[in-house]
Amino acid sequence: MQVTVSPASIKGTVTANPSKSAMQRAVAAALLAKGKSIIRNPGLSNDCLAALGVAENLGATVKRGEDYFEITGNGMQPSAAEQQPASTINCGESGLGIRMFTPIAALAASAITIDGHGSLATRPMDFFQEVLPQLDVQCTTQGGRLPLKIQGPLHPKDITIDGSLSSQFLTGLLMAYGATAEDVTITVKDLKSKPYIALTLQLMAHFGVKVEQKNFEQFHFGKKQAYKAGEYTVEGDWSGAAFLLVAAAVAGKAEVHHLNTQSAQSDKAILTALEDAGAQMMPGMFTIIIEKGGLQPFEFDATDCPDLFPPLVALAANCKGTTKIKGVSRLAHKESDRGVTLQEEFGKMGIRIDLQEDEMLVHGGTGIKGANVHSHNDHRIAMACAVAALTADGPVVIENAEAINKSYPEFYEHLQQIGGKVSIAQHA
Ligand SMILES: O=C(O)C1=C[C@@H](OP(=O)(O)O)[C@@H](O)[C@H](O)C1
Ligand SMILES: C=C(OP(=O)(O)O)C(=O)O
Repeated sequence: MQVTVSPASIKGTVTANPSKSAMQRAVAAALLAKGKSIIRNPGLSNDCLAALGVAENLGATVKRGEDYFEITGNGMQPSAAEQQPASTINCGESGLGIRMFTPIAALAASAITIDGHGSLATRPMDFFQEVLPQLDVQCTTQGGRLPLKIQGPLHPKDITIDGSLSSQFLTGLLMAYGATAEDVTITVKDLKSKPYIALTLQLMAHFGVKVEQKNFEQFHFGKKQAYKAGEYTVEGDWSGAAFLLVAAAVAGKAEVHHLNTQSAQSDKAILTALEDAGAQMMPGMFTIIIEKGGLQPFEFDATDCPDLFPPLVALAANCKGTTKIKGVSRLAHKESDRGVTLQEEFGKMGIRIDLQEDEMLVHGGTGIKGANVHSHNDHRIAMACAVAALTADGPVVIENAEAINKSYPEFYEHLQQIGGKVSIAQHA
C-alpha cells in the first residue's frame, strides 16, 4: 500500500487507540486464569490479533463481542490432563508476543513449536536457549532465531537473567512464574525498558497475582498464587498517540482523548519531550490539549522508552538546531534497525541525522522536503514519515505504508480526523 501525506495544518479531536502492550498482557493473563475474563476497549492491531490466536492455540476460548473480547482460560497448569495446547503457535510479527507467550507455553508438558513471520524472523531469541533449560524446559532455535521448539513443563526456580537486550523476556518469565511459582526469585541484571515491567506487574496484580520487586532487580514470588479471571479495560496507547501529539505540536492544535497521565506506560514520557521542545500543553487526567509553540531543540534519554524515537525524530526535525536523543543502541533489534532506518528515510526528506555511539543527533529546522520514503515494514517509521510530511514543502509518499497495522490500524484515519491530508493507493 502506498500512502501520500501532503502538508496540512492540524486541528481537531481524536481518541487514542487501545494500547497493544496492555492488551497483549491482558490476553495472556486471561489465558492463565481459570474462567471467563472480559477485555473491554480491545485492540484490533495485528499484534493484538496474534495474541488472541495464541491464547486460543494454548487452550483458551475466545469470543468477540461488540466492544469486548470474552476469553475463557484454562489456567495453563503444568501437566493438566485436560489441557491440549496446539503443537504449533504463531506469534505473527510481535516481539512481545513471542517473548511473553514462550515461557507461558512452556508451562504445558508438551512439545510446542513457536513461530512468527516478517521482521520477527530476524529478531534474537537466544535468551530462551540459555534460560529455559535452567527451568527444565528443552529449547532449540535456528541459530538464535525462529522457529523455537520447546518441551516443558517449566519449573520456576531462583534464576538470574540479563535484562539489557529487552524487557520482554522478563515480562514472559514473570507472567509464567505467576501461574505456579512458590518462594522463588528472579534476579535481573542491567534491565532496560523498566516501565514496561511496571506495566506487567500492574497487569498481573489486576488479575490477582502479586510480585514483590526491589529496584527492578529482584522479583520475588511468595506463596503460590493463581490468576483470577476478571474484567479489564485496555488503556489508550501513549506509543501511538505520541505521533498525534507531535503532529499537533508541529502543525497546529489537537485534543487527544483516552490518555491516562497516571498510566504505567513508558511512552507517556513524550509529554516531557514536548514540553522541553516548547509545545503548549494542557494535560488533563484523560485528555491532552496540545498546540504548536516556538519549537526549540531538546535533549532526551529514550533508553527506557525506545518506541519514542520515531515520533521524537519527527518532532526534532521541526526544531531549529540539534536535538540529542540517547539510547540508540536499543533500536537495533526492533522491526527494523530503527536508528539507521530513521537516518535513511529522514535523510530523503532533507533532515540530517548523525548516529554517534548511543546518541542520535537530529539537525532540525533546515526544512523538510517532500520525498518518496519507505517504511522498511516498520509501523513506527511509516507513522514518523507521515507526521514529518505535515510541515514538508511537498507531499511525502510512503511505500509499504500498511506496516502501521502492526500496532495502529486506525492511524491514517486518525490523522485525517485532525486535519491530515492523506491519500491511500492500494497496489494492484
Ligand atoms: O513490553 C512491551 O510491551 C514492549 C517493550 C519494549 O521492548 P523492549 O523491552 O525490547 O525495549 C517496546 O519496545 C515494545 O514495543 C513493547
Ligand atoms: C518493537 C515493537 O514491538 P514488539 O517488540 O512487541 O514487536 C514496537 O511496537 O515498536
